[in-house]
Amino acid sequence: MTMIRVAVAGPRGRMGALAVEAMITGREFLLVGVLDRKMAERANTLGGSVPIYTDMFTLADEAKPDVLVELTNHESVYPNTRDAILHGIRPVVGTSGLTEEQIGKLGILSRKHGVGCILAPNFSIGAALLMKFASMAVSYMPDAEIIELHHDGKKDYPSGTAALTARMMEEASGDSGAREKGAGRGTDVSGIPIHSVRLPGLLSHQEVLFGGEGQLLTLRHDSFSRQSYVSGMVLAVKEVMNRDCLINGLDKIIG
Ligand SMILES: NC(=O)C1=CN([C@@H]2O[C@H](COP(=O)(O)OP(=O)(O)OC[C@H]3O[C@@H](n4cnc5c(N)ncnc54)[C@H](O)[C@@H]3O)[C@@H](O)[C@H]2O)C=CC1
Ligand SMILES: O=C(O)C1=N[C@H](C(=O)O)C[C@H](O)C1
Repeated sequence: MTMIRVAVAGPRGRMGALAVEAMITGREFLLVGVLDRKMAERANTLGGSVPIYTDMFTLADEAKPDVLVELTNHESVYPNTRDAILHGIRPVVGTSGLTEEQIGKLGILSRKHGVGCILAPNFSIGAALLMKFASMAVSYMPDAEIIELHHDGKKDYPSGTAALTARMMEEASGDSGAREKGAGRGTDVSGIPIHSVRLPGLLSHQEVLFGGEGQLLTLRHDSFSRQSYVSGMVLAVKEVMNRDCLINGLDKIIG
């Protein structure tokens, strides 16, 4: 069996540590390095002998990863993903916060170099299904708002999950920005207001509310544990090996 050579960016983070563990324990993967902001021992403990790199050039040159699992923050995600593609490393991006413009540029770069790239702001199957169901419902019930609720350690808003849900709903309805009733409340993405809650005790939760005359449809997904992300992450790392362009959303690869 040919193993997939994987590197993880952000290995000391909550998600990065989970990715390091998944890549070490998965029999199909060989964790060949981690990309950190600094040389820090904690990044090395799980594997014992996983090299730490602080720049993409040396990582690409010495560790020769096939795939980079990107789990840093909204500031680092774009340069890391761009540089990985330029080095022929396929990014699997779990980090949230890429702008539409950045996603567009990455799409062009990915196609130009024939290097697959999967953006999955949410690796959980339930969230992918929620996005699909919301895209179906919006054609029938166009008045919709999103509430995303997260732990108080989450720095960015709106969540990547909520932003992708809104964009998919816009794509499905072909109704760009037509829902002016929500203007000024929450963060507007594709004309859909997104309300962001950050509280201790929460992990990751999202509701999409559809209002109609005398009725309300609520679609809700809850992640109670970060284990909910592991199987989707593993799937994306395998699947990106078969791709030569950018895929935006786990829903596009779960069939
Ligand atoms: N796709 C998904 O299913 C999920 C995605 N996320 C997203 O993943 C990202 C990370 O989340 P957490 O792990 O909770 O955050 P965290 O704050 O615990 O970890 C981020 C780590 O990235 C490191 N980092 C920042 N810039 C870096 C760089 N240039 N190179 C290497 N490392 C760098 C930081 O030092 C930190 O250790 C966030 O954008 C979050 O929204 C979180 C949960 C699930
Ligand atoms: O920071 C988090 O925790 C999460 N971030 C992602 C997002 O922004 O959507 C995915 C999930 O919601 C957890």
